Amino acid sequence: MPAPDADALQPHPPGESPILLSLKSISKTYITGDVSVPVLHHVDLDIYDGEFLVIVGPSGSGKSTLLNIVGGIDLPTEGSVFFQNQNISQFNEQQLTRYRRENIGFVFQFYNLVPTLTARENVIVAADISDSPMSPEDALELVGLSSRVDHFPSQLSGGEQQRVAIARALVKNPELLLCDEPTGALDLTTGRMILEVLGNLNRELGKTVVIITHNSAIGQMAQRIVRIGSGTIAETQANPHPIAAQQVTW
Ligand SMILES: Nc1ncnc2c1ncn2[C@@H]1O[C@H](COP(=O)(O)OP(=O)(O)OP(=O)(O)O)[C@@H](O)[C@H]1O
Repeated sequence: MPAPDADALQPHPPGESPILLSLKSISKTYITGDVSVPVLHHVDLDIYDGEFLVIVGPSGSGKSTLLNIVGGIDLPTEGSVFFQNQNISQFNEQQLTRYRRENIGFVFQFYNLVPTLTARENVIVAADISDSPMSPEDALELVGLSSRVDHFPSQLSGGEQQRVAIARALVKNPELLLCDEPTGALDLTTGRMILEVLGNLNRELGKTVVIITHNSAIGQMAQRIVRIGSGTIAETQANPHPIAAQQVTW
């Protein structure tokens, strides 16, 4: 039997942790003029507090749409979204803004940093709109960027910029980190570093991490993998033996 890897995430059997967020029969149809595009079809999904979940699916399968609904960026056409037992699908714009601000940290493929602000200032902007932020310096230290806080995005590598983006998501102290192709613009080595940072935030701070990706290899480090295809959940798989981020390969 292989020796347990100290850096691997420990499995979180669903059912042992409380449900943080629940999608109940979610459907989404985009309507533009006379054209309607049905994207999600009666999706049910529970996200458990403190888990590391990877949602995998091909391009166009509805992953970003799903993530946007979980993150309160968009509303479902049908169905309900419960976050800690509050039905956020009935929230108005103001309530959704508050929900996102207090509970969700977003990490995207292209880091979306403000180019004229340093790493520290990019993180401070997010801290300033939060009710209970951690210190920007602590957030940057947690992603291993203490020595680069006064650098501008153009002076940082892609992986470093993504770490600033993670610190910016983290500084608000959110329950849930939602990551849309966080390694999509990075090479394998740098991508692994980013996965390692996300794994550490899950393991050490107990943050719930959800990654959506077309790269099924990332599922190897998850505690649970959800496969989405054509707007429905094709398979949900527990991963009893997650591997360390540094061993993930693609
Ligand atoms: N605002 C919109 N209006 C109309 N159609 C949309 C809109 N947003 C997404 N779609 C369509 O919904 C489908 C699913 O898109 P989505 O971005 O959720 O998929 P995805 O799995 O994240 O894809 P990718 O991996 O390529 O980002 C696609 O066919 C897309 O064209």
